[in-house]
Amino acid sequence: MNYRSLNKKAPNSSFKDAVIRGIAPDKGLYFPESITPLPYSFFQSIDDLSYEEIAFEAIKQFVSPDIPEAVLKTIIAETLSFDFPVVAINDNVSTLELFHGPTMAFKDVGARFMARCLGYFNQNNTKEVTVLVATSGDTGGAVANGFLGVKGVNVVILYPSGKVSAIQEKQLTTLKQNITALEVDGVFDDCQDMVKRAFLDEDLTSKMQLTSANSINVARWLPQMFYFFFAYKQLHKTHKNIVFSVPSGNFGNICAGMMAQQLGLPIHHFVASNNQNNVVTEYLTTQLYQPKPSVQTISNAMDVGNPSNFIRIQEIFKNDFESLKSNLSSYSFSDDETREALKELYKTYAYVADPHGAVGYLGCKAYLGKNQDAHCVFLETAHPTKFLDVVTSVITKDIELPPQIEAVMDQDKESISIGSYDELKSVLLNTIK
Ligand SMILES: Cc1ncc(COP(=O)(O)O)c(C=O)c1O
Ligand SMILES: N[C@@H](CCOP(=O)(O)O)C(=O)O
Repeated sequence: MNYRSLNKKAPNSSFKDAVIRGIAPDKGLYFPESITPLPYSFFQSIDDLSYEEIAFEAIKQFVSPDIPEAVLKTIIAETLSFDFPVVAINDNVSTLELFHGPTMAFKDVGARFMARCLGYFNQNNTKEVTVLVATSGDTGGAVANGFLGVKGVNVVILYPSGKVSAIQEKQLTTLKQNITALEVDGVFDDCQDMVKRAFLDEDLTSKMQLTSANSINVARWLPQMFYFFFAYKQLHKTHKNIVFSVPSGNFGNICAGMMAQQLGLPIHHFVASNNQNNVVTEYLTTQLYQPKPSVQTISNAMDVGNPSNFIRIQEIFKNDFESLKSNLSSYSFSDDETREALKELYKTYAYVADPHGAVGYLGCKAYLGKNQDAHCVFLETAHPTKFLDVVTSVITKDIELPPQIEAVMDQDKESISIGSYDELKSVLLNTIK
């Protein structure tokens, strides 16, 4: 598969080049040149297919021929070594739990998949690759874990100081080895802007191979399609008109769901559930796309003021507003509403959600309030213990720490504080051996 830049001013790239570059030379996001829907027989036999087989069929066309089929099967088997259960909340609402991986956030799948692709491409290469990542909370930990010890790869993570949860900070600052954490005096969007600026800085790119492990990288983004197939497999015999409510920040996850729909997965509708960072909710009302500085919320991983992947969503719907609107609804919720939803899920359904999942639940309720004949699945994108203070204060009950979280609790944080792009640049130049 070749990839084209959505800025239309760069040559097309192979999957391998798109992964190694992260972003096209014209600063555009890469997008597949074509999308071939899966055959009818695939959906007919989905009940007989394992998750690994489903994932293989879904992603094969996007990585071929750069990753041979046998290698792809191994990468998928190693990536999907945990479960993705759908849990019923009530007759009309379920949740798809995406937090059973090593860092207990949905980013684990994309990070592990990408790390293995890069490891494969880099196996005979003597030149080191530096993976730059901006995180509002979860990507950093998942990428740190996924790339830890990968030969020939250095990871540099930028996170907004004081704006990630205590456990998220531990996950991204304590692994050391080939992982460096940079604590940025700013918000997530400042981190993301610095990363994008570094890709265009010839002073850096002439001396080092930089790539991104945010969802702008196709190898991080596309594996997120798998979730929607896994939920469909679990639900399609008992429910029709399946709607996904996706707690959204950078819009990579929901956009991956839309790619699954392009492959023929019968998804009835999408709901982009937002906190107060509601650029897309407003766009669907006003048709004006107006990025704005992000505001801090209790669902901090979604504190994004200029979602990178929105341009890919527009591409999928051929920049046709009406066609997008018929497939996507969006709602935005306050922190107070999110706390109420956490409480309701716990008190009424004995379900302990995290603040991001709670926003997704609210999205389901808002959608079902106007469309009764549907079954809404909200994605539970992180484990509640990652947001221990918020969750325990709302449900007024202690929750047990899973081993993945226990393991980082007593580790010492190691980070470098930076306040400007020039400081990032000097850290990066210092990593050159
Ligand atoms: C827990 C959690 N929920 C939701 C999101 C939003 O996902 P996306 O950026 O793909 O929209 C993130 C971060 O990306 C996250 O970490
Ligand atoms: N919410 C993310 C922000 C970056 O999103 P990504 O999917 O583009 O990596 C985070 O938790 O860091």
